[in-house]
Amino acid sequence: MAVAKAASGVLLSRPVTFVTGNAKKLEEVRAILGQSIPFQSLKLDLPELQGEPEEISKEKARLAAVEVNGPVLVEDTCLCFNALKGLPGTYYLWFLQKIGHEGLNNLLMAYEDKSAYALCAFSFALGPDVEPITFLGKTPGMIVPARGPNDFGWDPIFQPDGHEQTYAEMAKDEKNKISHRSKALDMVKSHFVEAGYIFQDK
Ligand SMILES: O=c1[nH]c(=O)c2ncn([C@@H]3O[C@H](COP(=O)(O)OP(=O)(O)OP(=O)(O)O)[C@@H](O)[C@H]3O)c2[nH]1
Ligand SMILES: [Mg+2]
Repeated sequence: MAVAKAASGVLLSRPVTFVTGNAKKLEEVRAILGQSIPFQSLKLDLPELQGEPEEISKEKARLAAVEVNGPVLVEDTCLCFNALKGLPGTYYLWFLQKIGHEGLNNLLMAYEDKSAYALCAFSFALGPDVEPITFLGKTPGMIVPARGPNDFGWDPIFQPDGHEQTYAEMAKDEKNKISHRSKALDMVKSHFVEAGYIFQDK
């Protein structure tokens, strides 16, 4: 396994690999983590699993750790409509591909409640033989007709509570301050500090 106890912490003998097939996620994770957790990235399309976000994220980490044979970080994101009891949730990817932003708005036409939440589940595994730990970040908001640049999934139709702009209309660093992703990554960062991981040079 890729860890050894050092006098003042836990030495990771391999750098952490963030595994994702999504370039926009990678861009945000880079911007949010900065220098706090040194990591390398690996573009790998892991299977789109079914189930609850936490379980999907954990299973992604198990699969990724086997591929990488070292410490991995993965994430699974979902967008949940309260009127639809959390759907489309983890199935969002297919809903967007098939019916687009307008179709997603239309799904809520029969309901007064347009509230939703963005949920991000990061999982970290030290290696293939270690159970992953999961960190959940949630941002509440509402579903609106698309506004702003259309370069990241559902950003144009999600307006976080307390803000006049959709995620897509916000400056990137503004989104990164309040997003589901940054909330989950704050917990990842705290965990790394508490566990006392020491990184070897890449
Ligand atoms: O507007 C958005 N703002 C975000 O902040 C965000 N985060 C994820 N997504 C989209 O939600 C689906 C989740 O699926 P997902 O978590 O399985 O991602 P993915 O398959 O693209 O990558 P990965 O599984 O290789 O990491 C995919 O359509 C992602 O593009 C977002 N859209
Ligand atoms: Mg995926």
